[in-house]
Amino acid sequence: MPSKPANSSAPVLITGGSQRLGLAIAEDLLQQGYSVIVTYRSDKPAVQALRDKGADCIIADFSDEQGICQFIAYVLDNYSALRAVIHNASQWLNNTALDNQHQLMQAMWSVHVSAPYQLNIAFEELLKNHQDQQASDIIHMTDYVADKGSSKHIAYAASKAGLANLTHSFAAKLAPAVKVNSIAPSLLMFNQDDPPEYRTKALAKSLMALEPGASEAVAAVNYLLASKYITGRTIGLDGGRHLV
Ligand SMILES: NC(=O)C1=CN([C@@H]2O[C@H](COP(=O)(O)OP(=O)(O)OC[C@H]3O[C@@H](n4cnc5c(N)ncnc54)[C@H](OP(=O)(O)O)[C@@H]3O)[C@@H](O)[C@H]2O)C=CC1
Ligand SMILES: Nc1nc2c(c(=O)[nH]1)N=C([C@H](O)[C@@H](O)CO)CN2
Repeated sequence: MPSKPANSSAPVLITGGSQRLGLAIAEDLLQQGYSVIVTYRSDKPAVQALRDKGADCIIADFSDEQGICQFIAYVLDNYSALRAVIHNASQWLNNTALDNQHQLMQAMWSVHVSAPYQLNIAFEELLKNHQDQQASDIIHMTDYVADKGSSKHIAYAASKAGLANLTHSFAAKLAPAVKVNSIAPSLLMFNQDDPPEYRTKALAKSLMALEPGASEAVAAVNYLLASKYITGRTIGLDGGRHLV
């Protein structure tokens, strides 16, 4: 059996933990003995399975200020410490996902920048209350396109760049009690409806030319949680895409 992490009573908060990468991270941390809080918008069997394993699963929509504030209030009312906050919640909207471009940019900014910013500010003391030898962690799930841009997902990429910038600011503000880092994936998991021609083109964008799956993100999260030193940095999970 894995040894329980030190002070496992202070939970790890994962936003958007009901599927794919967030779900895999939540399941792995529960298996290691961490306490886990996840947010979700739509209930699914996977969420019930997390509840059955002891996770605190909270409905939260970060599309607007009310949803963000309601979630912050719940955490502050029910928890006194946090081991880590993993900002994973995200929508991958392309340029034509909404007719109204202002609403598209607002939606991307709200979930990828405003929510992480407000949660980091609100939870600073909880992260510092994590009484352990080791610093607490904030992890921002950004994207390879935060640096490179994306012609088809312009607002999405810009908002991920905003999230990546939060890493620098909060790393400087919260050290040494809290480490703040980004994980910047490129292709890790296809979506079920991705057609074969899209998959072929996406695989060709990286040197490794493969879909590695959620395990890459799980491994990167565990590396950051175990580190005593890395902060203000980005771990790129992109198969060498920058060299193609
Ligand atoms: N998968 C990949 O290959 C890549 C992923 N990434 C990044 O990694 C992270 C995880 O990716 P992936 O697992 O594919 O993510 P998903 O697209 O599966 O979305 C993750 C979760 O975010 C939640 N979510 C979406 N919008 C909101 C919102 N407005 N408020 C609250 N929650 C919301 C959803 O909850 P619900 O389902 O309950 O609605 C969903 O379960 C994301 O930040 C993504 O941008 C980056 C590059 C590649
Ligand atoms: N919230 C999401 N963000 C991203 C996803 C996703 O499924 N949900 N997928 C990608 C792609 O895998 C891209 O990296 C390669 O085509 C990007 N972001």
